[in-house]
Amino acid sequence: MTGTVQTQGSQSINYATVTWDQLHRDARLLATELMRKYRPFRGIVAITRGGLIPAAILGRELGCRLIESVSVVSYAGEEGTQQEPKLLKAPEAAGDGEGFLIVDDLVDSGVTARYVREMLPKAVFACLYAKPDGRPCTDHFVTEVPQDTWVLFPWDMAPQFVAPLNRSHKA
Ligand SMILES: O=P(O)(O)OC[C@H]1O[C@H](OP(=O)(O)OP(=O)(O)O)[C@H](O)[C@@H]1O
Ligand SMILES: Nc1nc2[nH]cnc2c(=O)[nH]1
Ligand SMILES: [Mg+2]
Repeated sequence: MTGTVQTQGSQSINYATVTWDQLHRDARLLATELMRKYRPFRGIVAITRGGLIPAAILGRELGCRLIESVSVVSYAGEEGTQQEPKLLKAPEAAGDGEGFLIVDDLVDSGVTARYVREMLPKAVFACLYAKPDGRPCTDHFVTEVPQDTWVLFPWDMAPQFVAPLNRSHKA
C-alpha cells in the first residue's frame, strides 16, 4: 500500500493506493488466517460491489463455491458523502449467517458492516482494510488505514501519462 498526498486548492487529501498484486496478496493472507481459525464455510456473502473481487479470491483459496451477495448503497458519488444505508438485494441464501463468511473490501465508518451484520448475526465478517472507526465491526482484517486516508482500489485507478520532471517544473 503506497501513501500519497494530493493537494486540491487549499485542501490536501491522503490516499492509500492498492495495486492488483497487493490486493491479491492481502486476500491470500486473509484466507490463510481464516483457514487456521474456522472449519470450512458453507458459503460466502460478498457485499457489493467492493467485496466481490475479494470474495472471489477467498472463495478460490477456501474451496468455497457458494457465493451469495448483499447489495447495500450508503455513499453518494465518488469519495462521496455517507447517507442512510439502502438495501437493494438481500442475502437470501445465507439465512441467519450460520456457517457463512461476509466479505467486504474495507470498513470505514462501519455503517455498512453493522447493517449487514444485523441481517446475518451468526456470520463471520472479514475485510482487507480497516479504518479505526470501523475496526470493531470486523472479525478479521489485514491492514489498518488511518481514518483520514482514502483507499484507492485498483478498480478506482488507471495508468496515465505523467510529464517528465524537467518539463513540469519551470525554473
Ligand atoms: O464502513 P463504511 O463507512 O460503511 O464504508 C465502507 C463501505 O464503503 C464502500 O462501499 P460503497 O458504499 O462505496 O459501495 P461500492 O462497494 O459499491 O463501491 C466499501 O466498499 C464498503 O462497502
Ligand atoms: N474506495 C473507497 N471507498 C470507500 N468507502 C468508504 N471509505 C472508502 C475508501 O477509503 N475508499
Ligand atoms: Mg462497498
